[in-house]
Amino acid sequence: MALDTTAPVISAQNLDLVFQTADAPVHALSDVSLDIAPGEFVSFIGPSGCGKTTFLRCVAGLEQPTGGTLTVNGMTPEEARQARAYGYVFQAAGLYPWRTISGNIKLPLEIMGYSKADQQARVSSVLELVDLSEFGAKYPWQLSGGMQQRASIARALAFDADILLMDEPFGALDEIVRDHLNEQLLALWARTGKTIGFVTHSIPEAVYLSTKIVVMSPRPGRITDVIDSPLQKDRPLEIRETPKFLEIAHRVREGLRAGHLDD
Ligand SMILES: Nc1ncnc2c1ncn2[C@@H]1O[C@H](COP(=O)(O)OP(=O)(O)OP(=O)(O)O)[C@@H](O)[C@H]1O
Repeated sequence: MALDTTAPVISAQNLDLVFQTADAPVHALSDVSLDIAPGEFVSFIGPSGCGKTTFLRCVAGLEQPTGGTLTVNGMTPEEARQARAYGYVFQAAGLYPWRTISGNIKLPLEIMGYSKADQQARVSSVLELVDLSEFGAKYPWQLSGGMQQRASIARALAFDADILLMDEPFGALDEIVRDHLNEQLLALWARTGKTIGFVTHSIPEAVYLSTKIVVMSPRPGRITDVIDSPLQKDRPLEIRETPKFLEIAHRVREGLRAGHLDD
């Protein structure tokens, strides 16, 4: 059977999620519909509490929507999780301090019972992808914050899943380091052709990285705008000064403002 390379990798239709809490129910996602095509870089931006993380966790099969449908690689999120369809990068690098960088990347592979040779080959290849080949034997505390975050990206890449889910991975880093990591992430995306879902609070970061920007607003968490970026795939950092870039950034800002006006 020929593989359908145009079918959405992630498809959400009228997704709803209500958390039952001790006080009132929280409507974290309301009527969220979104298709993500293979190889897209999709950013989710919106104020705190608008459901960005919740949406990513639904895709990862870590939260159960209370309504609507969601497929990942044509499967249920639970099936996709079992098939290791994605790697997940969290806001904090979350590396074990008692393991070396290689040891941290290897851990999930050890748990899944990969052979020693396969573990080693995968570790070398992902360390190279994030430009940390020289640092496999170091411990996390010996690396800068930006390098630790790259190591956690390497760990998420270790299974070579087609989808990378990233929840504000660079939020805690200073702007210069963040710029550098943004450039590196775009290069990695171009080289690997992965589909990326990326949560951020930063308008420039969303516009610089994405082929599609999803603007969300809270109470209830919903999509208020979806912007397909007209920017070329090859993006030097200086593109952020161009009128086209600023125009998209303006539209994102307007979308965020409109969401706030509903408060
Ligand atoms: N397990 C849970 N139980 C109850 N409420 C929850 C749970 N997880 C999230 N929420 C609520 O759902 C809403 C959406 O949360 P979510 O973390 O997805 O927002 P977010 O847009 O990622 O926010 P931030 O930018 O602060 O990370 C919030 O009001 C949050 O308090």
